[in-house]
Amino acid sequence: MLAIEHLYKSFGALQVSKDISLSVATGQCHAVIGPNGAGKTTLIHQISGVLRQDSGRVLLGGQDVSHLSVWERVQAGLGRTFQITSVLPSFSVLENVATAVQAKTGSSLKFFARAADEAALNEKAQATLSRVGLGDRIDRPAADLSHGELRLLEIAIALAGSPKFLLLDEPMAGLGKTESAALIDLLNDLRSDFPMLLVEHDMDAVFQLADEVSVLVEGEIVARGTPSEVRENPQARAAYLGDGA
Ligand SMILES: Nc1ncnc2c1ncn2[C@@H]1O[C@H](COP(=O)(O)OP(=O)(O)OP(=O)(O)O)[C@@H](O)[C@H]1O
Repeated sequence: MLAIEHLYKSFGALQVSKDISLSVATGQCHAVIGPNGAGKTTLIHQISGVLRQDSGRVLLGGQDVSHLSVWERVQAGLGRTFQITSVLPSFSVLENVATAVQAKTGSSLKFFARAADEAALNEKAQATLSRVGLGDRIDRPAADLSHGELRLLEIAIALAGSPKFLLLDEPMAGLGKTESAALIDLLNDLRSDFPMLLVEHDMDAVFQLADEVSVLVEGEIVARGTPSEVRENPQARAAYLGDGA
C-alpha cells in the first residue's frame, strides 16, 4: 500500500534522508523509530508532500505520488495525523469530522458552512466517531475533550477521508498509561482496514503494534526487522534503545 524507494533529502550540506526504502503491505503496521534529529519528521513530510524529496519515489497503492501536493495525496488516499493538533477547538466533535468528510468529498462549496447539517456527512462522521470510541461525545465542543480524546478525534479526522493508508506521527505523545493502552487497542483494531506507518517514541506502543520496525539514525535505516529482531539487533540497541533496553 505504501512504498518508498531510494529517498534522498538534504538541507544544504546536511543529508537528512539517505537512500531510504521501505514498504508497507495491506493489514500491516510498520514503525519508524530513531533518536532525536534522525530524520523521522523529514521522512513523514516527504511522504505527506509537505517537503519534496531530492530524489527517489513515494508510491501509494501503486500510484507514484512523489510529485503531488499534500492535498492531492489526501485525495489519492493518504490519511495522516499530526504531531501538532489539527482540531478546530470551537467546532463540535461531530462538525470537526463532518468538515473533514466534506473536504474529502468536496460535497459543498461552503467549506466552513455547517458541514454537520448535511445528513450524509453527518452519518459518515457519526460512524467514524463511534469506531474510535467518541460516539457519546459528538455534540461537545472539541475544546472540552481530554488530551486522549483529542488524539482519538484526530484519528477520526484522518479516517473521515476513507484513506487507503494512515500516516501516524507520534500518536502516543503526551498520553498517560491508560490512554496509551486504549489508543494501542484502537490502532490494533484499525490496522486490518488501514495499513499504517507509525513514527513513535513510545517503545511499548511500537512493540505492541508493529509488524516491522525500521531504525533510522542520521538519515539512514541502520536496522530493520520484527520488534523482537530489532530489540536484539546490536546496531539498533547501540543506536537507539541503549544497552539497558
Ligand atoms: N527545514 C530545515 N532546514 C534545515 N535543517 C532541517 C530542517 N528540518 C529539519 N532539519 C534538520 O534535519 C535533521 C532531522 O530533523 P527531523 O526533524 O526530521 O528529525 P526527527 O527524527 O524528526 O527528530 P525528533 O525526534 O526530535 O522530532 C535535524 O538535524 C534537523 O535540525
